[in-house]
Amino acid sequence: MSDMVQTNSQEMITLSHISKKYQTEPALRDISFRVGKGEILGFLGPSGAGKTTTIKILTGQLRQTSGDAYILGRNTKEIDSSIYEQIGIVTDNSGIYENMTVYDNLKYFARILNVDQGRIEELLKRAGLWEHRKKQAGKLSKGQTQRLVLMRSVLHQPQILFLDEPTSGLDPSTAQEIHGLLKEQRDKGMAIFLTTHNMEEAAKLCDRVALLNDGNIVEIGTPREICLKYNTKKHYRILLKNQEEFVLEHSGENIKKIAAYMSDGELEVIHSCEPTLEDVFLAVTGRELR
Ligand SMILES: Nc1ncnc2c1ncn2[C@@H]1O[C@H](COP(=O)(O)OP(=O)(O)OP(=O)(O)O)[C@@H](O)[C@H]1O
Repeated sequence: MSDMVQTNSQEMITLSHISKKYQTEPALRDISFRVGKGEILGFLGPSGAGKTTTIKILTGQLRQTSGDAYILGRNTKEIDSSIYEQIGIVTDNSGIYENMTVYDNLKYFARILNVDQGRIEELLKRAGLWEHRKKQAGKLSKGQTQRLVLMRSVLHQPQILFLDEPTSGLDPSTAQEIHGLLKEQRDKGMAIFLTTHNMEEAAKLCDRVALLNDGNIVEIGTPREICLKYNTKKHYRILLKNQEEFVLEHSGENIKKIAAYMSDGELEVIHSCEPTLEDVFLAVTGRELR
C-alpha cells in the first residue's frame, strides 16, 4: 500500500481526507469515511453537495485532488477495469438495452461477466420479473425497470454496490420492494453505498448515514444516533380523549400537567417527538434537502 492508511479485510470502502476541485471550485473538502462488509451507508445531501463526485472517485472514473480512496483494499488510483468484476454500479444511465427482452438483457450481461445462466432465472423470479421475461425492456414500467437494473448490477455477485438515487421517482410500495432487495444483498455480506435526497428512505434503509453539505461531511452515524444527538429540546405530542391535540416542551410544569391528564383519565395518546434526519440536516446546515 502506498501510504499510511490502514484498511482491514472487513473494510470494503475507505475514503481518507479526499478533496476534489473542479478548476478552482472545491466540490469535496477533506472527507473521510469507511464502509464495512454487510453495511449500507447512505450518502445524503442536496443537489450539488458532491455525492456523484464521490462515487466517481471511488469507482476510478475521476481522480481526486488530494487524499486517498480504497475499494476492496486497493487504491483507486491503481485500479483497472478488472475491478468491475467485483463491484456493481447503478446510476441514471442504466445500460439496459430497450429493444432486447428482459431475459436477453440479463443473458447478454451474464455472458460478458462470465456468470452461469441459471442465475438469471433465480434473479428474475426474486425481482418479480419472471412473468415479464419475454417483454421488451423498453416496455417495462419505471419500477420494473429499476428492479431489472438492480438485478443486472448484482448478477455477478459483487462485493460492493454503488447506487445513485435508487428509488428516485418510484411510488412508496415499489421503493419498499427495492429496499427489500437491497437489504437481502446486504445480509449476504454486500457493502452498499447509496446516495439519496430522501431522508425518510435513508432512515429506513441505511445502517449508517453521512450528511454531506457543500463538500463537507457534517454528521455521520446511525440514523438513530444522529437524531438523538440533536434531541436537545424534548417535546411530547399529546392527544386528549376530547380529540384536542398539542405539543408540550419537556419541563417540570408540563410533566405535572401530563401526570394530571393521566390520573384524570383524559389522556388518549402521548408520543415523544425526536427530530427526523430532515430536521437535523436543517439544524446543521440551515438548508432543506430538497
Ligand atoms: N465536470 C465538472 N466540472 C465542473 N464542476 C463540476 C463538474 N461535475 C460536478 N461539478 C460541480 O461539483 C459540485 C458537486 O457536484 P456533484 O455532481 O458531485 O453533486 P451531487 O451531490 O451529486 O448533486 P445531484 O444530487 O444534483 O446529483 C457541484 O457544484 C457541481 O456543479
